[in-house]
Amino acid sequence: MIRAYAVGQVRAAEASAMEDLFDGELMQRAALGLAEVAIARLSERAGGVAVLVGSGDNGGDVLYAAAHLARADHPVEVVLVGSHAHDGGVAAASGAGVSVLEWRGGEASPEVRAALAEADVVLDGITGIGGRPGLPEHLVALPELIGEDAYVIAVDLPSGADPAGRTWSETVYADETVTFSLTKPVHLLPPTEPATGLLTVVDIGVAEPSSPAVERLTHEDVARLWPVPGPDDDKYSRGVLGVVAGGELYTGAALMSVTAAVTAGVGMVRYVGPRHPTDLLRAAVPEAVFGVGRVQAWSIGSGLDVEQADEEQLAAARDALESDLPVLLDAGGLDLIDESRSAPTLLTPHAGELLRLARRLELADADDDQVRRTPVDVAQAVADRLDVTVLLKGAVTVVVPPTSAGLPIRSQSDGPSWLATAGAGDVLAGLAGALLASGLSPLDAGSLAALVHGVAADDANPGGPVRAMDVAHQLGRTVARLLSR
Ligand SMILES: NC(=O)C1=CN([C@@H]2O[C@H](COP(=O)(O)OP(=O)(O)OC[C@H]3O[C@@H](n4cnc5c(N)ncnc54)[C@H](OP(=O)(O)O)[C@@H]3O)[C@@H](O)[C@H]2O)[C@@H](O)CC1
Ligand SMILES: Nc1ncnc2c1ncn2[C@@H]1O[C@H](COP(=O)(O)OP(=O)(O)O)[C@@H](O)[C@H]1O
Repeated sequence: MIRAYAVGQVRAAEASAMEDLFDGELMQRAALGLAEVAIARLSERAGGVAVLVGSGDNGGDVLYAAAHLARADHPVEVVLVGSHAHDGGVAAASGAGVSVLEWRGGEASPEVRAALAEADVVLDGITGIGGRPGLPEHLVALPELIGEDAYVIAVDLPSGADPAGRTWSETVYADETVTFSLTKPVHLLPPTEPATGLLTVVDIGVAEPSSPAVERLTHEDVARLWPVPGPDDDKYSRGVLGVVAGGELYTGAALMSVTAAVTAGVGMVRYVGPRHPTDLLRAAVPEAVFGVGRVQAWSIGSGLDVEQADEEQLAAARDALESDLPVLLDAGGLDLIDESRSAPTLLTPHAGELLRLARRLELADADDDQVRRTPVDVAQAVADRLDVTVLLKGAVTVVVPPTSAGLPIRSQSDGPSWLATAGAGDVLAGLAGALLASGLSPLDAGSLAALVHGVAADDANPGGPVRAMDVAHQLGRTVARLLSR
């Protein structure tokens, strides 16, 4: 498990570590760790370094690192871009022979342009956890001034990114981010993770706080969470999933959800739907049974058009929502909820579906794409309003429990971009539903399903395109591989 801590927790943990250290010791450790990473990356490159320095302690880190690099015989140019700069850091860098340029406003000088265009490695120390989202006006053009082949190392976080990971903004895009002791939400959450690149955590001796704000499951967590049957189990004790998905129009959604649940090893699937998808399923998934009956959880809505759905199928969905059983709502099923339920509930919208739902609940402006700018905030607002867990799908999938649960957000980024293909969400709904039926909480079921779904997509055709049905067929083998680690 990777755990990330909110800015306030990080500051408190750093303050507590500093009580036992001499002044500036943490910054010296950070600078040395950063310099070591930069030197390792420089061993594969020609060697010129440009260092961007902001007003705060992040700028201090990078100035001391610049001094280390200069003493290791790397040509280093520092560019001060903030209203002021860390005095001790500037003195250390100058003392080590580093040339110091300034770009505090307006256009970059020819010297600054040359330093940025010619550098093989760029250290980005403009903002750290004290940064406001966005780059100041004079730095908006900065990313274009950095050479295309340069390796950009962000210090603590890519400058301009919201440290809380909540709001999208213009940022530096890093190939690698070197952070100190603690991972922060900016490194894991959807609007900011893409700017982080490879994440390297350098230990500077700051102890982990007790309750993380954000978590990420790793492959090692699968064996701990996956419901592995024992000798006393039977198909009912393992969990029966009811699937209300597909219709005369979207027959494939039913096939993909049910196939995924069966391949993921659920005890049994009961499918409820009209004639055409039922006939297809009878032929394609002989393990499934049909019609309403006793289940442990429901997966409702993939390929379901509530306006045109079969009446019996819709009645089964509404009964399920009124029951005290765990329910997953996907796609069209999201139209069926407007108040909280007493039982565990997991919603699995993609960005468009989340926006539609948030607007229906009057939690998002009609004419604004709040999901693109603040995806986690919108998911959180829906989770809180309906007292449900919201899994927002995307390249980074985030699973947001209601605030009242007091649980961390989970964020997964396991799938290749090839997974952005029709039907992949239907597979996820069957897989996550199977995990709910086995008794996992919405948070565990959603995050574990997102991990396995992403890994299976890669396993199904490493490095290449993948169709959703192949992901569904791959799930069993991927689970076996992850369990054997
Ligand atoms: N504490 C410790 O012990 C340790 C801390 N460590 C390091 O310190 C970092 C935190 O330092 P910090 O608190 O000084 O914040 P940080 O982000 O460097 O600067 C904030 C200043 O930047 C400015 N600014 C704000 N937004 C901006 C923007 N968008 N674009 C441009 N400028 C912007 C604004 O100043 P302004 O110029 O606007 O007055 C603000 O005052 C942390 O991330 C880690 O790297 C390590 O050494 C390990 C030990
Ligand atoms: N760029 C991407 N990289 C990795 N995974 C992605 C990307 N875009 C989407 N996905 C994943 O693909 C799936 C798409 O689901 P969804 O949009 O509901 O598709 P559908 O409705 O066609 O089944 C989700 O699991 C999502 O997380």
